[in-house]
Amino acid sequence: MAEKLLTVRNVTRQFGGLTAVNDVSMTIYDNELVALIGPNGAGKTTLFNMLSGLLPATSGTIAIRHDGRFYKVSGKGATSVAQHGISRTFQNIRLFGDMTVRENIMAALNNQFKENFWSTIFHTPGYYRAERKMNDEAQKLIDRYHLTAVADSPANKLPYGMQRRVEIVRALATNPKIIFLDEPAAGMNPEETAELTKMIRQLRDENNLAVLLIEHDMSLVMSLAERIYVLDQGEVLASGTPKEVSQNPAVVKAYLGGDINAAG
Ligand SMILES: Nc1ncnc2c1ncn2[C@@H]1O[C@H](COP(=O)(O)OP(=O)(O)OP(=O)(O)O)[C@@H](O)[C@H]1O
Repeated sequence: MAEKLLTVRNVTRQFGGLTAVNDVSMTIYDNELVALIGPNGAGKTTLFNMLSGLLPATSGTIAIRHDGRFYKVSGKGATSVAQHGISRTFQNIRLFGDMTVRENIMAALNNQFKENFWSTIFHTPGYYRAERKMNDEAQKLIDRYHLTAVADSPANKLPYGMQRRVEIVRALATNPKIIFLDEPAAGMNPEETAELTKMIRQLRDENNLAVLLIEHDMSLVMSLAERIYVLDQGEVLASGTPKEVSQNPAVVKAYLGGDINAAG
């Protein structure tokens, strides 16, 4: 039985009088591929922002297991939660546009490999060792995720689908235990979406990490996710395997009584 990695207990977030997330509890286990779905305005992004430390919860607890202990996440800030193994991408791509793909990846690796202040100032042997290790690691990621042809191009010159892949690899470079992907297939054509699906599966299989993704593309969700949480009006409406969720009457109703596979 896999161990609990991320626990969300009775989490609520209010904005003034509006309750965007209402008493949500969920658990993500090591190495799972989980999707968070729901109609527009259901509270998915708000929950993601709390899970990734960007937004404090009004009440409730979010905790991540790291080296055998659980650490509170809510409102701690992205840098702090990154140290406990959480990484994410955004709905609107946030790459360093003028920097190359390699430089974007190196910037993320820097957190992992950075030497202490004095070794950086005096360029000690340790500094050069860390530099070499960082270069090697960046090259490995570039090769493994098929970015060789674009490695030295500025990120903002790449096609949209490729930028999304680079953002995911950059998130991976912080060596996380869980990656949150916020609508990774948004704006992609079917071919790019198929490539992305393969990439996410590879990411999970090769790196011993869990993936939680928000996605409106139901064919991607149904083919990729092992478990799904459905949010509606800030609350967990259902959770289970793709089959269980797609046959749940409350879920079908929330998607306007239509076919969940056709929901957008
Ligand atoms: N910073 C904020 N201030 C006030 N209200 C907010 C804020 N952020 C989100 N909301 C509100 O909270 C509710 C949930 O929004 P959220 O963006 O989390 O939903 P979502 O499920 O991600 O929607 P979508 O699928 O459209 O991205 C909405 O009613 C939204 O207007």
